Amino acid sequence: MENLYVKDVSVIYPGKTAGERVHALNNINLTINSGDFVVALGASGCGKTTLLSLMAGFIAPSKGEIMLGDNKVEGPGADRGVVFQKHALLPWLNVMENVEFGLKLQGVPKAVRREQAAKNLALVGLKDFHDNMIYQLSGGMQQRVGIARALTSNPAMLLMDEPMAALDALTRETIQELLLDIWAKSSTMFFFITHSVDEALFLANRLIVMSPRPGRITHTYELDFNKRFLECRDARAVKSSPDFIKMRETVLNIIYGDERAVNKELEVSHA
Ligand SMILES: Nc1ncnc2c1ncn2[C@@H]1O[C@H](COP(=O)(O)OP(=O)(O)OP(=O)(O)O)[C@@H](O)[C@H]1O
Repeated sequence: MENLYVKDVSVIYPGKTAGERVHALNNINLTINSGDFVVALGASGCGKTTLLSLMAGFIAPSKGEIMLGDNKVEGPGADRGVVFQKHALLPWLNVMENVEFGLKLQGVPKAVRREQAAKNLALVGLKDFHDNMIYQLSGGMQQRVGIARALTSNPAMLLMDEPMAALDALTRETIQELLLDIWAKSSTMFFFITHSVDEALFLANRLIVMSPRPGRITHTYELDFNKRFLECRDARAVKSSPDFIKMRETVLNIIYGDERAVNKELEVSHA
C-alpha cells in the first residue's frame, strides 16, 4: 500500500478586495502512512477543508506537491474516496445503485460491481436495504451509504470532511465505532476533519491540530484511544478515562486560544 505525502504545500486564495490574498495554508508537511487514521482539528478557517481538497485533487497547491506513492496528485481519482457532511447521494437511484455508481462510471462489469457494493453495504450494516430509495433512509443510514460508496472503489485513502456533523449524538457514536471497525480490517488511510475534540481523540491514531492565519499544523499527537476501544468495545470507558479527559483539555486550550486571537483581530479590524 502507498503512503500519502504533503510536501511543503502552501495555498493562497484571492481575497475579497483587489490585491488581497488569503494564506489558507502555509508550508504544510504531512506524511500519512498506510493504516493511519489521521484527524485534523482546529479553529474555523485554519485550512482543514483546503488540506482535504488538495489530497482529493479538487484544488492544486500554490506551492509544493502532494504525492500518493510515486504519483503526483493532479486531480480526483478512484484511489481516493471522499465522504462529505452532506453525503451527495443521488436521490433518483436506490441504495445499491448509489454505491456501485463509481464503479459503473469506470466501466466495471455489473456482476463484479454488484458484488463489491454488496460487500460494503454489509460492512456498514445495510445488507437488507439494497432496493430502498435514499429518501426512505434516516440521516445516519444515508451517511452509511456514503461510506459504503466511498469504500467501493477500494481506495488507498478515505477522505472525510465532517461526515457526522449533521447526525444526532447517538448515531454519531455508532458511526464512529463503525469507522474504527472498518479501519481495523483494512490498510486504507483515513483523513478525517471534525470540530468535535472528543470525536478526534476517539478516532485518531495521529491528531493534527491546525491554527489559522496562516493555516498551519501547530501540534501533532500520537494517540491510542481507538485501539483501546477496539480491545475493550466500551466507548464510554475510553472517553471517560483520565488521560482522555486530560488530552481533551490540552487540545481545547489550544483551539480556544486560537479562536480568541481571531475574534480579537476581528474586533480590532471592525473598530
Ligand atoms: N475558494 C476560496 N476563495 C477564497 N478564500 C477561501 C476559499 N476557500 C477557503 N478560503 C479561505 O481560506 C481559509 C481556510 O478555509 P478552509 O475552509 O480550508 O478552513 P477550515 O479550517 O476548513 O474552516 P471551517 O472549520 O470553518 O470549515 C479561510 O480563511 C477561508 O475563508
